[in-house]
Amino acid sequence: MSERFDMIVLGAGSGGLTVAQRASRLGARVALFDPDVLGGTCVNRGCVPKKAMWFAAHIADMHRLAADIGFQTSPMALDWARFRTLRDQYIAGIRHRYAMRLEAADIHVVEQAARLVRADTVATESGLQACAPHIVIATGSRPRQLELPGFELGMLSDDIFALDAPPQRLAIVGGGYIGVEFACLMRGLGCEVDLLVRESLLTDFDLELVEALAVQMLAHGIRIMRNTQITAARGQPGKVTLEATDGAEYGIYDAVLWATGRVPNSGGIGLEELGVERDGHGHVLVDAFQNTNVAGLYAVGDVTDRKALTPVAVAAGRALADRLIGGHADAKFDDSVIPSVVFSEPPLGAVGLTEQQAHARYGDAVSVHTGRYTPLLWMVAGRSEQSVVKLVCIGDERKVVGIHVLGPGSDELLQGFALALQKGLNWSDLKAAIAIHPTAAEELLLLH
Ligand SMILES: Cc1cc2nc3c(=O)[nH]c(=O)nc-3n(C[C@H](O)[C@H](O)[C@H](O)COP(=O)(O)OP(=O)(O)OC[C@H]3O[C@@H](n4cnc5c(N)ncnc54)[C@H](O)[C@@H]3O)c2cc1C
Ligand SMILES: NC(=O)c1ccc[n+]([C@@H]2O[C@H](COP(=O)([O-])OP(=O)(O)OC[C@H]3O[C@@H](n4cnc5c(N)ncnc54)[C@H](O)[C@@H]3O)[C@@H](O)[C@H]2O)c1
Repeated sequence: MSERFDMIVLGAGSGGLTVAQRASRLGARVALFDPDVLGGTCVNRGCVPKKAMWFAAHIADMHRLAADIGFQTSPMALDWARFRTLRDQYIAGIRHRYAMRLEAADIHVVEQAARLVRADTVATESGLQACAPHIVIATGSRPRQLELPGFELGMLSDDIFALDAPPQRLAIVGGGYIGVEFACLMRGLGCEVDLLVRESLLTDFDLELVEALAVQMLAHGIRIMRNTQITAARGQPGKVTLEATDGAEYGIYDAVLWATGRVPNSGGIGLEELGVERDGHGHVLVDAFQNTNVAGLYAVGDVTDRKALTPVAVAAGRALADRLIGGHADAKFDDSVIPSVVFSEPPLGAVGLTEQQAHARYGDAVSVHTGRYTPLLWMVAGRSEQSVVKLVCIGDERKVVGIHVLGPGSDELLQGFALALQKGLNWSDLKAAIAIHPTAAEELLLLH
């Protein structure tokens, strides 16, 4: 006998928690299944512990800057165990607050994996069954595992948060968000880092800013090997050598991080049997309203083919609950403008089209305004690395279709500019605005 609900949600990560809580607030009786801890990737194995580590690395970098500008500093060593405890306590606190909120909302939480047995019914291995007219797949994604000899000698991003101590020599394979972020932050924490990249870095970002970031990473002592396809790892844990297609060998490393993308958790949960359409990578295909091709089944977050970012999963979940339970038939989220930041050192932020994408789409109508500057504090400290800001515009009115920022503060300053771009922004609006001086943000207003 199945227990009946108004909505069932598979997955208590960013997307699943949002849709479940919002649907409940709007009056639905909701069941939420997840075999793992509450919060999913972002809270437990992603954004949150990563950002805490980024802050620690940033503090270490500021300490080096402090010495450069005249502070009497003594060597500063991170008590890794204490830092890990504090970070993990913070995360446990987030999970605790989620649990309290779910309980207060009377959401029926089942700490088990579920699979679809019919379009309106899910079941667990232990034999529990539940049914609802609306079932939301929010099962997220997991790190991609490569089929190459010795893969098990390396770790995945899930594992890096559990390290007892930072390795002295670390290889990172992959040049996407995770590869670049961990290269920078582990270097900041004192590791020797080699970044081995199949093609080039951050291929979705503006080439000019990525190259400027690469210059700074090199200046910080990160070795970047491009066009390097790793074919095998050998040795033993703590002593690993990597082999590449051209016969070159890299190492010996104390640790290897495979950061080669993520795959959706869409297998083995009954989707094939029900005929739910997926793309070649396994992402569940959804329309603008998060509907799958099967009535009553929806998907949000990393398990879909949308951009794999927490705010995207959250926005999708919110809109879906508003539509299914809140009665807003047109509710969907606008995914045309999605800002994002790579938490590198310094951070790299982007919203809208890159120069390359704009040229491909608008040809000669594109104009680009780029500024390079050395941040004030770096100048004082005698550093000469440059930050870069870029506006990508189209047409005679110079409508802004892309904003790209690299440098200290980029992570915080981008949000307001992204909102302006979303609302419709011309270059003349920026030129007419009064700047805040001296800041990094004003560089975007002062472009020629
Ligand atoms: C290292 C790292 C750093 C990141 N940093 C950022 C960042 O700075 N900013 C940002 O925006 N994004 C970041 N991301 C991406 C972000 O974490 C994801 O986009 C986001 O967590 C996706 O949320 P989700 O709800 O789709 O999936 P998840 O958070 O992965 O949640 C899915 C949940 O489903 C559960 N589940 C799986 N199978 C089943 C089943 N059969 N039944 C029930 N439950 C199931 C899982 O246990 C999991 O809890 C980062 C990711 C990583 C890995
Ligand atoms: N700051 C943030 O917002 C943030 C941070 C981390 C992750 N994320 C999200 O999580 C996603 C996953 O991050 P990621 O860095 O794992 O993926 P990614 O897609 O950003 O990068 C994957 C990298 O692995 C390489 N790669 C893929 N297959 C390979 C192979 N077989 N051999 C060698 N290299 C290979 C790719 O060329 C690429 O450089 C991101 O795309 C992003 O959406 C966001």
